[in-house]
Amino acid sequence: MKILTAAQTRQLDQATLREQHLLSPELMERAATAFVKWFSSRFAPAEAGEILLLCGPGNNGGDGLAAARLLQRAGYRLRVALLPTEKQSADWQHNRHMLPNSVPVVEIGPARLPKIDPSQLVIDALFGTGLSRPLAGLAAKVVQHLNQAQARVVAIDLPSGLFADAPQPVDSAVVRAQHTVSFGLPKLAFLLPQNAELVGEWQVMDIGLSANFIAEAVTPWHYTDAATVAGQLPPRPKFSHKGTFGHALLLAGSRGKMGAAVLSAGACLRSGVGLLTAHIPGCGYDIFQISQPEAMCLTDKQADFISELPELKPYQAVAIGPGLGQQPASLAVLRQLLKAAAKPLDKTGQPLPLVIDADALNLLGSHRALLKQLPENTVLTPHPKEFERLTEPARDDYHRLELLRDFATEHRCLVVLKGAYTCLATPTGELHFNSTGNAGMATGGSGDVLTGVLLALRAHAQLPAFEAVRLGVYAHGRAGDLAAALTGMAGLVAGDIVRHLGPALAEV
Ligand SMILES: NC(=O)C1=CN([C@@H]2O[C@H](COP(=O)(O)OP(=O)(O)OC[C@H]3O[C@@H](n4cnc5c(N)ncnc54)[C@H](O)[C@@H]3O)[C@@H](O)[C@H]2O)[C@@H](O)CC1
Ligand SMILES: Nc1ncnc2c1ncn2[C@@H]1O[C@H](COP(=O)(O)OP(=O)(O)O)[C@@H](O)[C@H]1O
Ligand SMILES: [K+]
Repeated sequence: MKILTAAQTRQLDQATLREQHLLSPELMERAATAFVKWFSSRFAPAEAGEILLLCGPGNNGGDGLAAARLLQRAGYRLRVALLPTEKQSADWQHNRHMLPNSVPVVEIGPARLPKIDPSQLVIDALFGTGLSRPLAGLAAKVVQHLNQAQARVVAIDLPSGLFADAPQPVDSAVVRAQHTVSFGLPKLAFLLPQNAELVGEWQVMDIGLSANFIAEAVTPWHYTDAATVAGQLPPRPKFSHKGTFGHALLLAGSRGKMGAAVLSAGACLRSGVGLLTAHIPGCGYDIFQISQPEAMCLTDKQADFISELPELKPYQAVAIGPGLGQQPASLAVLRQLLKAAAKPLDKTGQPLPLVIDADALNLLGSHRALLKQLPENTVLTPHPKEFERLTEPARDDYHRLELLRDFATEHRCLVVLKGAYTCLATPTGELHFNSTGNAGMATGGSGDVLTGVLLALRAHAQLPAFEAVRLGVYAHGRAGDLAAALTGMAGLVAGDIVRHLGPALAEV
């Protein structure tokens, strides 16, 4: 699924009108109908009480007026408060005329702010994607008044004052919504942590916007959902054998952090790899062999950390990092690995696929000259703090996306910036946000599990690098969702994600 800018969203609306021979009030009616469908599935008329609908001067306000009419017809009680302006949009005026007189309408003024109870449900239809500058004057005052009231707020399309695709100045007035009901495609703003308190829980409703326009629109932003990854995992042929699905090598673990190696290995095995060998420090031998009998195990001459790189010839992909520690000897192993992987090992001429995580990322961050040696399509899986060590502190989430894009294009690698909407950046500068996963996965070891999944999929001969990583990130989050459905979020541990990888991959 694509994510478009506010300007492209307006063009999409126009393209839809042309292509489907619609009048613009008809499209607005679709949007209002979709909104009311969502609203009535969440709040029964009795529960909603008297709704306050705040209405701006443009088409977002027009959506609000159309929704007011439909809500009243469905048995809701409501009053409408209009933000005064010199000029309202044509569709706004159409829907103002269509609103029955039985719906009370008042005009807001500097001394006439609507009364809002904390228990009240408020629908925010002040501004949507047409916002051209931060809110000021009366509009800002209304938003501050609403936020202070601490009422329950449902925003139409966007919380008013929020830009769909760009940051706004700190301290600008933006509605804090508990729910945002948007149309067509998700907005970039919904996916960034800094907007979480403003957007609340969000939902995108289908209003039949032009599929042709969307298909042709050029954008760096994408959203990976079930449809994106459907059918991407190649079927296992009847006569396949363990050599068919690749032999993966995992370099992980140190004294006190053998669990990271165990979790990564378990995830790799549960993600369809043919064979897995783990190279671990001597102290981990019993722990590893007992907990992962399906994996083979090489032990380092050092008891507590990794200091040797095994011969790489047998392997189709290598992961390094989970629980590694940052010993100078482990840094030397990372150096050797980058050098060896860059030389094509077989006749395809492709470098050996690498997945770099956790302490191996921290070592790269403190020895940045090594970044120049990353083989093309190397997968890096930093969380935001690890990413900062590789680059620089970001001013805000939008700046972090810029840094991410620049990093992936400069180093020609696939960077998985982990978070609630994990963002995969590609060497060509695309950003793919993941839709699966939940806050139960904010628990030690979840990232180690992801490394194992990506290792298995990078060892798979039939999966190109980008598709493998996008699929792995999706399946990891989906496994977390399946696990949380059983354990609840608080009770979820990383091992539960491993146990649900099978069903998650079977789904796609
Ligand atoms: N165009 C269409 O056909 C459709 C539009 N839809 C709705 O239309 C919305 C977009 O409508 P518009 O493009 O009219 O934009 P908005 O309604 O978001 O806002 C534009 C209006 O606000 C004014 N404005 C912008 N920034 C302001 C600021 N900082 N302070 C004060 N006034 C400001 C503009 O001058 C204009 O009058 C979407 O968010 C969505 O809710 C939906 O009805 C779907 C169909
Ligand atoms: N709130 C959340 N919603 C969705 N996924 C999450 C959330 N918090 C964490 N995750 C996922 O869990 C994993 C955590 O990785 P990481 O921070 O490296 O943890 P660790 O180092 O403990 O293994 C990432 O894949 C991340 O996307
Ligand atoms: K709004």
